[in-house]
Amino acid sequence: MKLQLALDLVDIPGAIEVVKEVGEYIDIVEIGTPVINKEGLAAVKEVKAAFPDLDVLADVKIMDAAGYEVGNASAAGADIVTILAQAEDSSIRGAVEEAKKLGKKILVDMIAVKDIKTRAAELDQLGADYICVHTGYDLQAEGKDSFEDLRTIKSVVKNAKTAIAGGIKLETLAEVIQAQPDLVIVGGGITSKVDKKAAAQQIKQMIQHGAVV
Ligand SMILES: O=C([C@H](O)CO)[C@H](O)[C@H](O)COP(=O)(O)O
Repeated sequence: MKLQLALDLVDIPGAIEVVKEVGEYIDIVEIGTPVINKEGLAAVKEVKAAFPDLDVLADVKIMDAAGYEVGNASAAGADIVTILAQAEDSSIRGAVEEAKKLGKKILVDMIAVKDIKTRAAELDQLGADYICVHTGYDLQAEGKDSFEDLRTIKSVVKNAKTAIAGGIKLETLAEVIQAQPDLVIVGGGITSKVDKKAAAQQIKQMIQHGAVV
């Protein structure tokens, strides 16, 4: 089980500062959609240049022109690129094909998908590297989470790795770990803390030990 740090509410220097602080405890750093919308793919480029040994995920949430978008994010230095599960199958195929060609990975984000089970099985067949259940900020505000959705996709996904994102914090991590995703994505659960390093360390230890430490 790997840990991905999501950076959403920072600028480029802010992103680099946080990774300097917690980098030793994370496996993947996500340049979040709000950062890319604000700063462009330069954010991916600069973070990858600063931390060449860390895998960088570009959360571009592709919906169309998938091969082209994957190419751009990859050229900026992304190792993993996101596409929305609601995109056309041909877009998913295009993203997967381009990523394979470039030696990159595709994470498909299930945000706002209603029939999680059917779509996850389809995405698995389409060759997604990761399938990620995700409660976005707007539903988190309504008290929702994706724990049940994770169990659902795990029951149908055979080839892809599974991931979970959205409001995960120390207090809810044990339930996430119990469901055994391959990748746990944490943003605010680390970045909102005064002592980010301690939070990341504790989360990493729990993930490594598979339980509360
Ligand atoms: O993808 C995300 C969200 O849609 C904003 O772009 C976040 O990176 C994801 O939800 C993880 O962040 P937290 O919810 O703060 O853990």
